[in-house]
Amino acid sequence: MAKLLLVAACALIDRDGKVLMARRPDGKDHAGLWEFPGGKLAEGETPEAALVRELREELAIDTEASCLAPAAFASEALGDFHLLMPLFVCRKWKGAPRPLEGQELRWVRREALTAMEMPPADRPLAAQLRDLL
Ligand SMILES: Nc1nc2c([nH]c(=O)n2[C@@H]2O[C@H](COP(=O)(O)OP(=O)(O)OP(=O)(O)O)[C@@H](O)[C@H]2O)c(=O)[nH]1
Repeated sequence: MAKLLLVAACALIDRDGKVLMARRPDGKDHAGLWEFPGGKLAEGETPEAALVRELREELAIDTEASCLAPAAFASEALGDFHLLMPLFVCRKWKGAPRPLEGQELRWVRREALTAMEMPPADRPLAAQLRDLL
């Protein structure tokens, strides 16, 4: 059986209802595709703690677990692994997101979300998010 890969992802929503998407840099798997900021859970970490850490590392913003609302999840084969990825929505954070890891950032209107090129696991999430917002 494939090993579970736990990844926490976050839809940051601004005051205009736009969603922050990040483009994976060259050299990483899924390079060039648009994804939700986030990353793998470290050993013993909760999804919320992983996201608070990843958002600081990737975007230089600060948020906290109580600002992360569960919204949807993806369950999808990913190479030798099976990806299980909860998607949280966050509307409250400190700082302005900056691309600290060479990724391109874009604020996207909810109607435009599903037109972006995304990893397979993200496509149903984008549709759910569009209908949720
Ligand atoms: N962050 C994120 N990862 C996603 C999404 N969709 C998706 O398939 N993935 C996959 O989930 C995995 C997450 O790994 P990552 O590379 O972002 O995580 P990380 O920063 O902790 O890892 P690293 O230190 O190995 O670079 C990748 O294989 C990535 O392609 C998504 O929307 N957001």
